Parts: sequence; structure tokens; C-alpha cells
Amino acid sequence: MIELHELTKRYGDKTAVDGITATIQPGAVTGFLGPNGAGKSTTMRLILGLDGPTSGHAHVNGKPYSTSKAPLAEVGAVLDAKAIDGGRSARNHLLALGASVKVGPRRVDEVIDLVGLTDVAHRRTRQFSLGMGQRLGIASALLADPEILILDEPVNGLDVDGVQWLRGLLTDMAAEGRTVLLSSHLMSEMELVAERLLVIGQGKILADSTIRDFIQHSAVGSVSVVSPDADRLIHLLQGDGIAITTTGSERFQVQGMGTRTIGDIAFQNRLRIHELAPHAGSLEEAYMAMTRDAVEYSGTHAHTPASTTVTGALR
Ligand SMILES: Nc1ncnc2c1ncn2[C@@H]1O[C@H](COP(=O)(O)OP(=O)(O)OP(=O)(O)O)[C@@H](O)[C@H]1O
Repeated sequence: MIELHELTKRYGDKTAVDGITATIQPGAVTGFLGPNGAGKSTTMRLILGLDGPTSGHAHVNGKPYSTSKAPLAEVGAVLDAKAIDGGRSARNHLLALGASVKVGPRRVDEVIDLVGLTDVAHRRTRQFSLGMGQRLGIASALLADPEILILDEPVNGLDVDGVQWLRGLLTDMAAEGRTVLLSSHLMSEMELVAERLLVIGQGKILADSTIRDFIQHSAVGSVSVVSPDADRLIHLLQGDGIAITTTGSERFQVQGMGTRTIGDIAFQNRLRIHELAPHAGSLEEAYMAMTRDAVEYSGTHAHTPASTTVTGALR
């Protein structure tokens, strides 16, 4: 278990992590999300004792990680897949790491096989691609069969096969009762692998919940409606907090109102409905809605609306 209590880190006048209190529970994959510069990597470094907090604390299994007697068996971490001495072969790198924690060649070959690097195990790691480096980093993290896994952007550079493999590995580890914390900017992947979410923006917690609750509470869900009486029905549905987007002559999308209310209003007014379908909304939509104000670094783009917003503000 990882516990963060009022965790704060300042670099000069920049507050990278601003009073974070959270518990990252075992038995689940927790996705760590936030815009660029939100403080995710800093938080992970603070958990691992690679940097000291300005105030507050991060505890791993009830104590600072720096005091762990078996650090690699307690936490396996990959923060920067490129930070490996390129002069050694992958196998020698793992053998050297294993020697420091009494892990022998058998386990080294086991993890090499597990991460799919058997064919290149004797190749110097400076010749490795980003994805191969990620696999080697994960192999290092898994070497001592850790209780807790912390991965910063592990999907970066992995091919489709690698992404699927990692997804299986992380969900299996969580199912075994381990604690898994991973950051990624790939929402679709996060939605598939994580059960819980910790979202931060400008160093502060924006959400700490299950993915399911996060999406449900974000009000990004919508209902698509097909009605030959669309114009009259749209007129009746308009109101505060309701956003209606027309997507065809008889087809429109409603946010801020459920299928039951829409159906009832249509029935009471003798208007025909040919289709009424709820859409839960995606993690990406919910995340974008939540972090819009917390984005420090954003690009600009020309925006051409694909359809017409008829009325109302988004709740
Ligand atoms: N060693 C440092 N010295 C000064 N400022 C730092 C240092 N490390 C991080 N920062 C600043 O702290 C803030 C948080 O950075 P951090 O790398 O933790 O964000 P992040 O959420 O991991 O971002 P990204 O998604 O871009 O990797 C940023 O403004 C960054 O510039």
C-alpha cells in the first residue's frame, strides 16, 4: 500500500506537488493521470525516495521507502526506460541488478522470457529501441517479484503486442493482490487496464475514485434521439444545464437529461420517438472535462464544429 499525506514538493517558487493526500490500495491497478507538468513524475520520485518532500510524507507499507530492508522486493519501478547503462547486454544488466538482491540467473532468464526479450538478451542495450528499453525496465522492476509496481508511462514505445502483454501482466498482478500505480496519457489504454484513478492538476488532486464513478459523475454521458418530430421535441427539452446537438434532420444528442425523462416528455406531448440510446461517455471525455482548467501547456488548433449546438450550457 502507498500512502501520501499532505505531500508537497516545491522547486524554488514552483510548487510541483501541492498537499496530496491519498492511499493507493493493493488489489487494483490505479491509473495516475494529469496534464503535462501536473506533478505525476515528481510524486512517483517522492514515493521512491529519489527526491525529498518539502513537507508531508509518502509511505510505502507504512514507512518511508528509503528505509526498506528489501527495496526491490517491496517496489519495482520504471520511471525512465532510457536510464540504463547501454554498454551491457540486457542479461548482464539484469544479472548485475539481481546479484545486489540475491536474485540468481534462473529468475533473470525467467523475467527476460516474461517480457519477451529472450532473442535479444545478449545484445547491448544501447542498440535497444524505446519499446525494448521499456520491456527491459519492466524486467528489472519484476526481478525480485515486488508487492508494488510503479510505472511512469510504460506504454510509451511499446508495439500493439507489447501493450496487450503489459495490460495482462498488470491486471494479473493486481488480481494477485499487489499494488499497481501507473501513469499514462493514453486514456483508451487506461480505461482498459485501470480500475481506480488518481487525477492531479497543478500538483493538486482533482479526483480519487474508480474509473466507473469518475465517468458517471462527470456528466459527459449523453442520449442520442431519433424522432420524426425532432424540432418540436428539441424545443420542449431545452432548459438550464441541457445541451442539445443536432446530428441529422431527425437525429440529435442530449446531454444533461436521461432517457426516462426524454421518453416521458415525448409521450406527454404525443411526439414520436424511433430511437433513444444512452451513451456512457468515455474516460477521455470525462478527463478532458475535468482537467480543462488545470492544463498549463496547451496547443492551439482550428476548431470546426461538426454539428450545431442548439441550446444550453454543459453541466
Ligand atoms: N528537478 C526539478 N526542478 C525544477 N522544477 C521541476 C523539477 N522536476 C519537476 N519540476 C517541475 O515540476 C512540475 C511537475 O513536473 P512533473 O515532471 O512531475 O510533471 P508530470 O505530471 O510528470 O508531467 P508529464 O506528463 O509532462 O511527464 C513541472 O512544472 C516541472 O517543470
